[in-house]
Amino acid sequence: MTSLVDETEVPSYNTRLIFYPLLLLASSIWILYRWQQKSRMYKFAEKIPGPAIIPFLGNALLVLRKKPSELVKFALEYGEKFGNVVRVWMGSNLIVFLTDPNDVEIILNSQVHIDKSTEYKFFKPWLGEGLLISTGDKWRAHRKMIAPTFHINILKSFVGIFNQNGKNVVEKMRPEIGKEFDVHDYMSGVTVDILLETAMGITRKTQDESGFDYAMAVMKMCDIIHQRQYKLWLRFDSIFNYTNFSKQQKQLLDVIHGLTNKVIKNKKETYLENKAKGVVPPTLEELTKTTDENVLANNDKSLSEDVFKGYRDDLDFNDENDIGEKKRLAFLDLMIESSQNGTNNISDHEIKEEVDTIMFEGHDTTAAGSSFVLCLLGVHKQIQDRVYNELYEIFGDSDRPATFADTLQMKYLERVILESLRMYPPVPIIARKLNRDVKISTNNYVLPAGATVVVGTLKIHRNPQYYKNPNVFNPDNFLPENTSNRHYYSYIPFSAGPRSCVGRKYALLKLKVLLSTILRNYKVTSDVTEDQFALQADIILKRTDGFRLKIHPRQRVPIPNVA
Ligand code: HEM
Repeated sequence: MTSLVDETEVPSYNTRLIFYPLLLLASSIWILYRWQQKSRMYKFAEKIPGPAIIPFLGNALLVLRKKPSELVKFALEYGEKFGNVVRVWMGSNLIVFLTDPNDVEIILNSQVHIDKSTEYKFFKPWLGEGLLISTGDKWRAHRKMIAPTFHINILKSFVGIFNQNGKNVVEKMRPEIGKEFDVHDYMSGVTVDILLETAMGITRKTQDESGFDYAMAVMKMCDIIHQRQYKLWLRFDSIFNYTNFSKQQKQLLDVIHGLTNKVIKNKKETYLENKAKGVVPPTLEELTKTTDENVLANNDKSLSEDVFKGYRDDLDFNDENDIGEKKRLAFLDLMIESSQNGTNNISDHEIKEEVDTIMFEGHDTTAAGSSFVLCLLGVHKQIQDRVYNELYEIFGDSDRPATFADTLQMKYLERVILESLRMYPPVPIIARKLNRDVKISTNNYVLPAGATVVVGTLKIHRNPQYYKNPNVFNPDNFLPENTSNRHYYSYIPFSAGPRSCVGRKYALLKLKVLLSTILRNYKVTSDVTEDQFALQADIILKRTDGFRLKIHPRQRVPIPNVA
């Protein structure tokens, strides 16, 4: 026994003798490194204009007591005061706001600066390592896999789903006729229904109670994440984990992940059963391959193809090979198929993360986008009349559903949507964490590694250098003659470059079908003027006063005297 004690004590003494000095050395190196890194940051940041800082807190006090509705105004005012590059310190974190399209292009068009900022961590329990927050090789591989599932042929096959759900929401809104109500509730509901069907293949018919619970859970989870963005104390996990929000989040995620897992399991089983019977769905390659008859003619392209062509991303590349409509498959079916046939190496868990990501990204953005368009048309009667006359020219007084070809004729409606996304971009800022120094075009400032860069989309979209009367809602801002010479990075509602929104074409197509269906059935009016819209900035731009609107049954006749 004694000898045993003696034997263990000698190495333990030796271990401590080596371990503690090593720990001390490592900690000192770490502290020195952090100090060096910070002082490097201070050195570069010093040159960039920004509000005066106080020790330790930096500029944190400036935003501490601001309500979310005050933050938009505040950010715009500071932009006016300090210019296109503004430096702010939140404690020891350096944040640089950029609003010059030339600087923004350097960041967004880069293959290097693709890391999301730490704010995105709130999504992690829900979206895991999905496309929105993953980075590096994982993001690259998954982006390559997922972008083709948004090919225009796949999107065309969704037009029927967009129509049916458009009709459903028209019926759902009927009891609101003549009353003031919040249209966002309806846009949010219909968006989740459409996503359930296009992302997971869950239709109203096949949807049981769990589909409804899922939709509610998605909406409530978005709310919790919003709360964490603007209630500063909820940003700390150590506080958040002890709140009711955290308990609620766990329950909601059980519902969300429970359904996604269940659907993936069922779909995979069905896929394997069918395969055993020799029934195999068309592959993504088959659905998106070129044939001579169905290459997209130039005049078959929508207006926004030109608006976004300057930051050609993988979405454009994919679509140049187009075929006609084939069998409809949800994004999930396509992912299962490509993982099973060996085209892509993606696990069930990763498929779940990507489906959850599409459900999140596709939901709040389009719900806010469509609500803004309806409210703006409620305010601008002349513009709504012109939209309706265009729809009347396409559909007459018929009630037939819209086709993909019809959507290409909705040129004025498309300009209205693009203009609404300009003035009220649903994603008002984009944030990146720099892992390398980068020199920008304004004054050759160097933004140091470790800093967070925030691209101020809302401010860029209201720059008088690029838009005459930038605070006036004017769809003609998107006439070809006005877009042709404009800086591409002065219009970035879907971001741009390699990490641009993979759902851009899906969103625009869906918005056109959904909004045209609503506007063919209802005239919309707003008692609230545009200057009374109380904007709230968090991850998604919304109105704190609610998207208040009135609807009235539409007489299906052309409107006279419309300019
Ligand atoms: C009006 C509607 C939409 C707007 C304004 C919008 C805007 C954006 C923006 C600005 C980003 C970049 C975010 C960032 O870098 O932080 C983004 C990314 C993304 N969006 Fe959208 N989006 C919309 C609709 C959709 C839809 C309908 C889907 C899917 C069905 C979708 C899926 C995604 C995904 C997966 C990403 C991450 C892409 C990546 O990092 O590679 N979005 N979106």
